[in-house]
Amino acid sequence: MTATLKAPVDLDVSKASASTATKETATSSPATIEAPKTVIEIDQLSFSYDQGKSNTLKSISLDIPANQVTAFIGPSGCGKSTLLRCLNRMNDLIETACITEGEIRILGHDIHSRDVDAIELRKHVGMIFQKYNPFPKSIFENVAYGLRIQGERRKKVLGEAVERSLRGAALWDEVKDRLHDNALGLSGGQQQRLCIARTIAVQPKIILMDEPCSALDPIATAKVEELMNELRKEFTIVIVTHSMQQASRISDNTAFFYLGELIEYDKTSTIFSNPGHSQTEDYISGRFG
Ligand SMILES: Nc1ncnc2c1ncn2[C@@H]1O[C@H](COP(=O)(O)OP(=O)(O)OP(=O)(O)O)[C@@H](O)[C@H]1O
Repeated sequence: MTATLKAPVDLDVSKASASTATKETATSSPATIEAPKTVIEIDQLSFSYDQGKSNTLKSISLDIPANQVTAFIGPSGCGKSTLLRCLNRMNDLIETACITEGEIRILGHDIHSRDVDAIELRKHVGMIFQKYNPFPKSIFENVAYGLRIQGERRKKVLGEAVERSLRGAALWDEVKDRLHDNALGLSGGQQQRLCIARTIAVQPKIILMDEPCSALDPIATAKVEELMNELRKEFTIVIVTHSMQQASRISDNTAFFYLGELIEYDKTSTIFSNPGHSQTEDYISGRFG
């Protein structure tokens, strides 16, 4: 029997530990707002695609705070998507892939511990892909899908959840009169927002986004970026992006990777105005990519 994520992994953000980054913030302004909490702790993580013969990720450590957008940037092949996919154990699907060192904790739980089921984990850690991938079903059924899988049958509950999720994905006004039309008839940008609605319908805590705008035009991109700004109030977002402009517009924190190593992790404003490493500076200024 497969054990599930213990005590629905008690994904109560308020119980998580204060992050390193936010401890600093709290020190500089002690009497103001409550410090954000760490939701994801990546601790000395090394990862291999070839049964440990070589490491694609090398001893990565970083804490990702709640209700913020954290961007992973770096040149092609540096391991951004690999790390993102480690966070909901998508790499488990690759037979020869393995963690060779370290661990990932989500709200204090080691996600590779025996009592954590990957399917259950992915309910809490949703994912949006570069290529939007709605099912060839109605708009309504796309959004209701995850809840139906979880056994929800009540029409009223499903209807309310679909409306709430479509509103959350800033799509309701555009589709409310055609909920039973095929989702594949929507524009690319609408399909991507539908995928976001489908993800948030099951109320994850974390949303991973792997270049969510790279297949979208500038107007659709702007809508998704605007949406991320809203979503961060409720969710913790981790995004992989190739676009420096996008990272600087939408993220609170940025991690720069190079050849499988984390070179620098800081507030986005610092990374883009005063990076601590010459490699970061060279990358963001376009000297290599
Ligand atoms: N399924 C896989 N099997 C084996 N190697 C892989 C697999 N996926 C990625 N890799 C390799 O791992 C390294 C990191 O790839 P990854 O896709 O994580 O990089 P990335 O920084 O996201 O790149 P990009 O920006 O081009 O998407 C690359 O050398 C890539 O070829």
